[in-house]
Amino acid sequence: MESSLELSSSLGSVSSLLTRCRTFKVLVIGDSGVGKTCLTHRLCAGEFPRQVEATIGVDFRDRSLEIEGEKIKLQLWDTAGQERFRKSMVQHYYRNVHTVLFVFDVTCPVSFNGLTAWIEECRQNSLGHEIPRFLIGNKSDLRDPNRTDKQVSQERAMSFAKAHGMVFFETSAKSPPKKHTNRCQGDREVLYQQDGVEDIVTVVGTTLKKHKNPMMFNSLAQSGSFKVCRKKPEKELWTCC
Ligand SMILES: Nc1nc2c(ncn2[C@@H]2O[C@H](COP(=O)(O)OP(=O)(O)OP(=O)(O)O)[C@@H](O)[C@H]2O)c(=O)[nH]1
Repeated sequence: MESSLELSSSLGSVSSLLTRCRTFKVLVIGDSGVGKTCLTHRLCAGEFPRQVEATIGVDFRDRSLEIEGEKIKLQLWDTAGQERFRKSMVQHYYRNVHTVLFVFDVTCPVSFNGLTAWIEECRQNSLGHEIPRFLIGNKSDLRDPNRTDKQVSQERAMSFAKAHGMVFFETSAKSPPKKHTNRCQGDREVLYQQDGVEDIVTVVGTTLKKHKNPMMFNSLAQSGSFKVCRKKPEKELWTCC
């Protein structure tokens, strides 16, 4: 007969199974100064940080959310944009990544041109094409309709995203815009795509939830915890939300 201790241990296992959620590793890359830290801060803490310093190596931030009744966690890896602060660590960034956010500054064409180097880094680190990729044009609050030559047009960014199989967003970590706003460009009104950071979180979360991540539960036993086995180990993390 099962003792009350064993019974409560089994119940604990079942309840931990119910409260555990899948964790997805989200790699955030892009040139230094494009706003990766501010954006991940906004995505996870809901606010724009007052002071930021150049990231050294990597900073981690978590964001839990519920998609169609399932709790998931996004573990954002805010990586250094400066080469000297990332050199020796790059291969760790790419290990077991579930998705990549490529960030550029819409008011800095150099950061947009730099995207090809980031794509190349992904290739060199064997990031498969099955890994979903997102392109985020940040600092939309700084767009000046009268200085379009100094900015990256949405058409250009969209066609780049399409060519590289990415989903495109334009946003501001500082003052998240409402979706689609009209702006004057010269004497004509143009409809701009403007995404709130919450839209980005939802689309990334939904994509990851639906993405094929084959796994199976192995056993509920083993000292009040359970084991999850996957065909490719370590790819999917399970934690308590
Ligand atoms: N106006 C405006 N400024 C922003 C926005 N996002 C970031 N910034 C500013 O841009 C500067 C750089 O931001 P960070 O988040 O540190 O940039 P980063 O990409 O993380 O830089 P590294 O850590 O060096 O890779 C800071 O002064 C931020 O305040 C934004 O959406 N709008």
